[in-house]
Amino acid sequence: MELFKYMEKYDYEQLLFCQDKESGLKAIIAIHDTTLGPALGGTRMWMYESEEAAIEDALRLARGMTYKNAAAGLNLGGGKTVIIGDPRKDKNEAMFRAFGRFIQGLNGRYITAEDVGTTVEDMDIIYQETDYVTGISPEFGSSGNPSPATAYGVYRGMKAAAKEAFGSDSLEGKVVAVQGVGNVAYHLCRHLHEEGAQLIVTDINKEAVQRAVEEFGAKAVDPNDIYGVDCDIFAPCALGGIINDQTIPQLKAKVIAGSANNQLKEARHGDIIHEMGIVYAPDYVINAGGVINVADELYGYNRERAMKKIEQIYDNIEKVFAIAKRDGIPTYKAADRLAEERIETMRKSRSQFLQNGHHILSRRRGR
Ligand SMILES: NC(=O)c1ccc[n+]([C@@H]2O[C@H](COP(=O)([O-])OP(=O)(O)OC[C@H]3O[C@@H](n4cnc5c(N)ncnc54)[C@H](O)[C@@H]3O)[C@@H](O)[C@H]2O)c1
Ligand SMILES: CC(C)C[C@H](N)C(=O)O
Repeated sequence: MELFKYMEKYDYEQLLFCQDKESGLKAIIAIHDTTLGPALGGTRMWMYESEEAAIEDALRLARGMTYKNAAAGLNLGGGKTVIIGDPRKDKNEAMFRAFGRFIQGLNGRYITAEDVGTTVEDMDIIYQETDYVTGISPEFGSSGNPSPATAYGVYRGMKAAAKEAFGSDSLEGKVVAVQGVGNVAYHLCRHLHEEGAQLIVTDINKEAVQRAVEEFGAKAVDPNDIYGVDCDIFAPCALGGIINDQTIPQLKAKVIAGSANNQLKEARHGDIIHEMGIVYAPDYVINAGGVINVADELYGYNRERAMKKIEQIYDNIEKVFAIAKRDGIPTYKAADRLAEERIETMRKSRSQFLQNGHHILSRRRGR
């Protein structure tokens, strides 16, 4: 990969490689764009096949956070970290302390939180070394695990998508096929069950499936069968890239609305499902509940205020549908337009010089 060429193509600001021999830390921090504010994005820990795969993931995810934060109306830019390693075996206290010091060195340009492979406990360790971490334990006055907030946002966005597809936002009696019933989808299933939706679930983790069957009366299917089940809504809540040439012909759902990041394998798959008349709630708009929740910590966490903002994911999804209709484009492109328009407007209005600009983080320090 020609790094500078790639960074130039998608307009990345910064890429950092962090190494600590004692603890085994190998981290890559990617900062995509800080026009709207400091870059906020989680830390993923994963066993990457190669360093190149890790770099690519960090870059791709960081850019996703720029769009997610912009579309959610947050005054935050986009960044992400990947730590190379097995989250079940390679974690240690020194590793997250060393990582925290690297973040502190960025002096607020990047703020972290949880992502796949990292937990509230890891964030608490990072917090020993830096202020620039969110999603830490409620005992520190923080918001804790972002997954329930993400699930609530997905539930709200799914209702908006149902309204678009079926003329009513009620999910009562709707059949929802959920791929992966992990941290986010467990809470999503609870909301759906409470509203009277019928659930079909799958997961490679049998215990997770069993819990959904017992608690929510879900029907279980094998992982490969989830795409083709008879359902109204498909909710991808496990992996990226699952809307692709192999899965699209199997889909029976009228709506795709789930928490997974980067659901479209390639942009053209967004065009194909649009032509098929499937209502797609773009991933980074519908799954922004977690980042909205942790971002509220920067103002001194207030759960009620955060939940109100997460509820608005319904309106954000409606805005995307409206742009798609206005411009005659698929919803994934409409979401990009929503984010890009906001970033561009703010970029232009920032041209005026200010000696000591007021900043989201100055509020946090003063609290
Ligand atoms: N946690 C959050 O707040 C948050 C926020 C935004 C986006 N997301 C995205 O949502 C998705 C789920 O996040 P999570 O925190 O619930 O993760 P998780 O790891 O708790 O849950 C994912 C589940 O998917 C299952 N799974 C993995 N491969 C599968 C396969 N091939 N078929 C079926 N199931 C499979 C796993 O066993 C696991 O139970 C991820 O893509 C994540 O990036 C999460
Ligand atoms: C900041 C975190 C809560 C971000 C979350 N992992 C996401 O992908 O949105």
